[in-house]
Amino acid sequence: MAVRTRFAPSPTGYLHIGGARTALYCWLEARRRGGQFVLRVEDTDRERSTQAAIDAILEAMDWLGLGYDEGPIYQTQRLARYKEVAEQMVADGTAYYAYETKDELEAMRERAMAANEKPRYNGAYREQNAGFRDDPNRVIRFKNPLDGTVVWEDKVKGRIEIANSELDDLVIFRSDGYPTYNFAVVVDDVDMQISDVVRGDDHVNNTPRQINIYRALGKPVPHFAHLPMILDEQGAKLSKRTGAADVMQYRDAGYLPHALLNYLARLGWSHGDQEIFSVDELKSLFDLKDVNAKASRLDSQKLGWLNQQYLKSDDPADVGKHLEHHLRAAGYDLANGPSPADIVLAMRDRVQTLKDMAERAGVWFGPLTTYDEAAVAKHLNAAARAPLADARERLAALGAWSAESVSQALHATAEALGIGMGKVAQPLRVAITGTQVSPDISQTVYLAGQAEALRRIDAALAKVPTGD
Ligand SMILES: Nc1ncnc2c1ncn2[C@@H]1O[C@H](COP(=O)(O)OP(=O)(O)OP(=O)(O)O)[C@@H](O)[C@H]1O
Repeated sequence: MAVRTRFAPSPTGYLHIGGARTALYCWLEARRRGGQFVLRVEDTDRERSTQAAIDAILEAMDWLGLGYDEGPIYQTQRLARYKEVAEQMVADGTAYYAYETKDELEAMRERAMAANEKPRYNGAYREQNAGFRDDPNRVIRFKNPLDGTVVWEDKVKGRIEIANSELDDLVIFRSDGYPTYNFAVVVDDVDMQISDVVRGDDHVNNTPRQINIYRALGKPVPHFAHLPMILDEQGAKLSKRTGAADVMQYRDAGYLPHALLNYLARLGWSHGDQEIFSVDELKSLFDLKDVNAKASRLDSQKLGWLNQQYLKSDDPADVGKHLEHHLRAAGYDLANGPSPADIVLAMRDRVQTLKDMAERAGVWFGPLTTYDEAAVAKHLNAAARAPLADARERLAALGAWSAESVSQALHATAEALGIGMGKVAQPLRVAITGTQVSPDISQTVYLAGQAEALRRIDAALAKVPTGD
C-alpha cells in the first residue's frame, strides 16, 4: 500500500503550534517514504467551524511550507458519501436505526450514573431491525462487537488493547444528514487510502471504535501513530480554547518558518544529539519510530537560539525576503531605505528575531529626527569636528558606495588624522543614528546611503560647538 498520511484540523480557530507539529510529522513521514500528504478539513461542527478559521489554517500551512499533495478536502462536501456508507452498513447488518428521544437517552444516562457505571447506550434497538422512518430522533448506530478486544501496535505508544465491553454502539449518522466524528474519519481515511494515521494522542480513545468500523466495512486497518501533546510552559495542553500560540504569531514575532519547523521537529523527536536540521535533512531523517512517547514543553529560549542560527547562516537575500514583512509592519517605506538583504548582513549577529531587526533598522528609513542628548553631549564635541569633516569629504568623493569602500574611507580618515578608529566611529555613529549603539560603523554609514549619510554628517557638524 502506498504511503499516504493526512492532517485533519477542525476549522474552529487558528492553527496553533501543537497542531502544526502534528501536521509537520505527518508531512515528514510522507516525504521520507516517498508518499503523499493529504489535507482534510473536518468542518462538520457547524456551530464552531468558520471560513476565517479555514483561511487561517491554510495561511499557516503555506507560511510553514507544508505543501499538500491533495486537498483541502472538506467533510461538508462529502455528506452524501457518509449517508451512503451508513445506509449500506444498515443494509449489511453492521449498523441499525434507533429512535430514542432525548429524554429517554438522558434517563439511560442517569440510571447508569446512579448505578455508578459508565454512561452507555443500552442497545435497545440493536436487534430490532427497525427500518427507516421519518423521525427527528432517528440515528444510525454502529453495532460494536460485544466480545473480544481491539488491539493495535501504535508506532509511538506501542501495543494498545481495549476490551469491546468498554465500548458501546456509537451513533454514526444523524437525522440532520450529518455524520458523527468517528464515522466520518473512517469513511474519509478509507476513501482517501490513508496508510498511516498520525495524530495527537487526544484521539487514542477514538481509535478502537474506528478500528471496529474499518473491520465492519471490510477495509484494511491503517497504521496508527499517536503523538504526545505539546504542553505550554506551565504544563497544560496547548489548545485554541486556552489561547495557545497561533503559528502566525510566530511569524509576527519574527521567527523564520524553517527555524520554527526545526524547533517543532526537535520538540518530541531526536536524531542523536543534532539540533540544527535543514528541511531537506528532516525530510530524509525523520522517522515516527524515533518520536518520544512523553509530552514535550515549549521552550521559547531554544526557539530564539535556533532562529538566530538561521539568521546567521542563511543567504541574506533569502532572510531579507522574510524581513520585508516586518519592515512593512513597522511602517517603513521600503523604497526609501537600504535593501533588506543589506540590513540582514549588518544586523544578524545582534538580534534573535526579524521583528527586533526591523525595529532597530528604523534608523535607516526616513530622515533622522531624534538624537539621544547624552550621546550628542559626549561625542559631538569639539574633537569630533575634524574626523567628521574629513570623513565627510572622503565619503562624498566615493564613486562606488559599498560597505567596503565606506570602511576604506573611514580608515583613511583615522590614518590621516593620526587617531584611532574609535575616535572616528563614535561621532559618526551619533551622526548617523542619533545614538551610541549601532552595528559596525562602516555598515551603519553604508546603510544610510551616500546622500543621506552626508546630510546626517552635516547635521551633526552643525551641532558641534564652535570656538574651542
Ligand atoms: N497541544 C497539542 N499538541 C500536539 N498535537 C495537538 C495538540 N492539540 C491538537 N493536536 C493535534 O492537532 C491535530 C488537529 O487538531 P484540531 O484542529 O482538531 O484542533 P485542536 O487543536 O485539537 O483543538 P483545540 O485547540 O480546540 O483543542 C490533531 O491531530 C490533534 O490531535
